[in-house]
Amino acid sequence: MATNATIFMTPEESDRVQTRVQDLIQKRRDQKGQKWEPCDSISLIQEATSASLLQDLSFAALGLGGAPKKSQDTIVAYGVGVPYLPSTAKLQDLVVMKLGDICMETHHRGCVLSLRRVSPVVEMKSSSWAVVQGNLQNEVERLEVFLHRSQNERNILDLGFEFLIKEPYYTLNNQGQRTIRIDHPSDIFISAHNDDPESWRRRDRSEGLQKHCTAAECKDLGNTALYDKDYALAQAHYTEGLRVLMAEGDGPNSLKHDIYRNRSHVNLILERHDEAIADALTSLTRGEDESEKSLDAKAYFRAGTAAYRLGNFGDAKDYFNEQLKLVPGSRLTSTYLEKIEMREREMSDGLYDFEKALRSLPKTKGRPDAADFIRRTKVKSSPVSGQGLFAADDIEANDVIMCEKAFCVVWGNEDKAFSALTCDVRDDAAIRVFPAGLHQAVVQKLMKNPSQIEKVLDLFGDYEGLGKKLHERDGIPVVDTFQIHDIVQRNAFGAGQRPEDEDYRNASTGLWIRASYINHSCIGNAKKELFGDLMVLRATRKILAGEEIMHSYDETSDYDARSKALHLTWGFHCSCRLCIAEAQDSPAVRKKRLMLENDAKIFIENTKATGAGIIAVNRAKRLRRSIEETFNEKRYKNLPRRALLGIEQWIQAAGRG
Ligand SMILES: C[S@@+](CC[C@H](N)C(=O)[O-])C[C@H]1O[C@@H](n2cnc3c(N)ncnc32)[C@H](O)[C@@H]1O
Repeated sequence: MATNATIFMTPEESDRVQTRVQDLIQKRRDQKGQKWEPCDSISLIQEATSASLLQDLSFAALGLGGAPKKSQDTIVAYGVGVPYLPSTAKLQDLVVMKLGDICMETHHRGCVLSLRRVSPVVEMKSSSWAVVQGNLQNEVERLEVFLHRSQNERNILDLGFEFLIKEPYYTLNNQGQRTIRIDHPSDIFISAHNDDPESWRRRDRSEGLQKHCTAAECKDLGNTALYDKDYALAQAHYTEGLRVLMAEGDGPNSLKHDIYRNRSHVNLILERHDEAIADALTSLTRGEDESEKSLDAKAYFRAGTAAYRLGNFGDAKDYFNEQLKLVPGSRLTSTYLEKIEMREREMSDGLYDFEKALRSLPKTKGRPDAADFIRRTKVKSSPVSGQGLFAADDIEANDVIMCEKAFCVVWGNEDKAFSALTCDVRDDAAIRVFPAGLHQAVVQKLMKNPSQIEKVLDLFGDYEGLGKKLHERDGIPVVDTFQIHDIVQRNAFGAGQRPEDEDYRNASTGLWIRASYINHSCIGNAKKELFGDLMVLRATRKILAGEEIMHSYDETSDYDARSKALHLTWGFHCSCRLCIAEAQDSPAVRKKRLMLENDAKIFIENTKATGAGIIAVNRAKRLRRSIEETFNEKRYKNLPRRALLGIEQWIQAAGRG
């Protein structure tokens, strides 16, 4: 991930992280196959209760809402690089197992575990946990959801009361405690939802079972949750209502249409755009009386809005026009249709109002309303590496090559933003600063919108997981979070306007799908600029049709630092002409150049260029000459001399070039 991910760790600190991660892996190996042992249920429940109480008290004292507070001076560290596949089995094909039968460090393939939560939920920075009970009262265990704990914006453990765990994995958590661990969101199913925050206190399993509701009752429960703005619960109740209708042989059509239409509304709020469209279309009554027409118009409006938010402007236009045929005259819909015309112009001609996009940033939370302009580019196999982005026609210097909205962006000032130190055991325990908040947000978006999954899976990543095709089981997409981790690691970019000013613990980061195909060159032909999350890529020189478009992932002028960063973050050694030339400089020359460049930096910081006197200008020129002397004329012919950039700009600004 190219962001200002510099972190200063002493060798002792990084050794400590690496040793901890490797020790934990060893401990897991040593305990492999060990049988589950009963633990003291009362003290485990007490541990969870007091941890959650402490957490509530500290939020209350600080006047904070439910989310875990960002620590001012710590960063979460965890190991990566031991991936396992999510379950792709159907629930009905799995054999029910008992909690007492689970074994350490084992993925219980072919099995499903039914658990009831018997403690409050403890939210930690990168995971949530609660105590769960099997079929017997004294059989309790820790259940931990790592990183991807949010379901429709609610903590899944909190939203649920009873759970089904597909092919459960019993292991040690990052603190070395035994736990049933969930990494993939599709491995955990809520089998009873939690209407009552205190439901976990009920000791008797039969008490926990949810009352069997009719579809009409589910609809009412959904409406109540919607009124209370508990959208995740409303979505769950409507879904249950539809399940009951289906199981009981379809029921009255009007009830079915109502539930679908209501769920479409909730889905729109939850940004579950795929289902919002499908629900809206299924809810259509196609009736002829005025009230039916009005309900259908509402449904078309919801479908149009969801399609617009997915960037499917053609579909959105069709749905809005259908709406206007049924009930003409909606101002909001006409505004949407005007916006669609603008989006179509952006897509076909690259005609953007960048000033307007900039002005809209506070209102749009850094996500201006805009379409992608990508038709001057093609994705195909690259001689540099894997796939690359190529010019589809001749592009003049400074022309826009493409504009693209982020698939997902997390701004540093948003609650979602957080970085973690990851220690990758596949890669010599390499420590990286990883945008864990972006990883969570991408997984969330994919879980909510399966239509978007394959374009993300097509991006480059080291671990292949389940491959590049979408898998769906039991009505939900199966997203391999380890695969998405690797895709984010190799394709995300820092998104701050001035990344150097950002705190690395919650840096702004984003994933742009089309731009992810651009390979790196230190002497590329393109440069990116951001208007919020709208990326504008311009040609830095004339690019001919068929030429590969490349930009620099890392602008560091020092060759050694740049090569190291490119290798650590992106996993390759650059062999562009500049790197070849710099690699031929002796280490002594490279060191001297770096020292002189630093001298120049200090000089620039301390000396104003405007109105500079002759002594300062002469000092600047001497520095320039000394840096110039470190470049071999022949070898550096037509190559940029980055170390000279700062001092040359200063001399120009002083007007003494
Ligand atoms: C953002 S992706 C670029 C597109 C990628 N080539 C693909 O197949 O999708 C970044 C990855 O591409 C590869 N890559 C990019 N530039 C490269 C270069 N100059 N030399 C070798 N590999 C490069 C590295 O594996 C890197 O992690």
